Amino acid sequence: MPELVFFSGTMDCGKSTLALQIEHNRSARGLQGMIYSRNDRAGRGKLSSRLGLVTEAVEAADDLDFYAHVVDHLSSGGRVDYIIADEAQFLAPEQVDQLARVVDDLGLDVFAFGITTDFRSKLFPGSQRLVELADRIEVLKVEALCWCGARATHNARTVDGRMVVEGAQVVVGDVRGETGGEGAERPAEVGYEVLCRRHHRRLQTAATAHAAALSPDVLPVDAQR
Ligand SMILES: Nc1ncnc2c1ncn2[C@@H]1O[C@H](COP(=O)(O)OP(=O)(O)O)[C@@H](O)[C@H]1O
Ligand SMILES: Cc1cn([C@H]2C[C@H](O)[C@@H](COP(=O)(O)O)O2)c(=O)[nH]c1=O
Repeated sequence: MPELVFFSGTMDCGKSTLALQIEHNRSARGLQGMIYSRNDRAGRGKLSSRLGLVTEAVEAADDLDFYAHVVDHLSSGGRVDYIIADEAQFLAPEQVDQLARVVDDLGLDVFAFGITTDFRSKLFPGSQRLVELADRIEVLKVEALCWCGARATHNARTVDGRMVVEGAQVVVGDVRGETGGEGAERPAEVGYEVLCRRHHRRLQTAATAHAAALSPDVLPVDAQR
């Protein structure tokens, strides 16, 4: 039976890598996928992984009708055996409905990849619709870790390492391996950091935890967890 599968997890847990692996394994067996992405960090019409792999993709802009696009392709003699849709959190709910129609009416597997919640722990509309419609939800097994070592379950948006809770839902960006120190002479840098729920709730990023640990006025970080 064809399925709509939602592969979900935090940022940086390997979703795009898995999308590229699924594509690789199927194309190695002669199958042809239609690859979609939206707002990939590598640019329009790309699906990229932090491991360095990148492939061409159809940019799933607001006005893209997935069902019509696949039907057009098939009608003009093209072949499609399965669909991959990365950064699916950015899709409109109607576009997720179109993906479900591709499964039900065209009999194709659809593999969608995306983060479930935004920097405020609120569902993205596209992810919400995927949770509502998917035949299967797969939470990725390569866990990203919070700075405290616990499993990261939440995405934080940071400005120079400090977590922010105000702003637009969509701001394309990356997780940072390191953060700029306070007082650095450069524009504020927006990034993301994955955290466990406890530290997301406390707005405690690696940078602020580090600063607190260095202050003689506070308890050691371990005692605050
Ligand atoms: N230099 C590296 N060596 C090994 N693995 C890496 C390296 N850089 C990134 N990764 C792996 O890639 C994952 C991120 O993959 P990616 O597909 O870009 O994530 P997502 O799409 O979920 O944001 C990291 O969690 C890590 O497992
Ligand atoms: C939490 C959050 C993330 N985003 C953006 C940042 C990235 O461009 C993508 C996630 O990409 P990844 O491959 O899963 O790392 O989403 C956003 O726009 N708003 C948010 O709240």
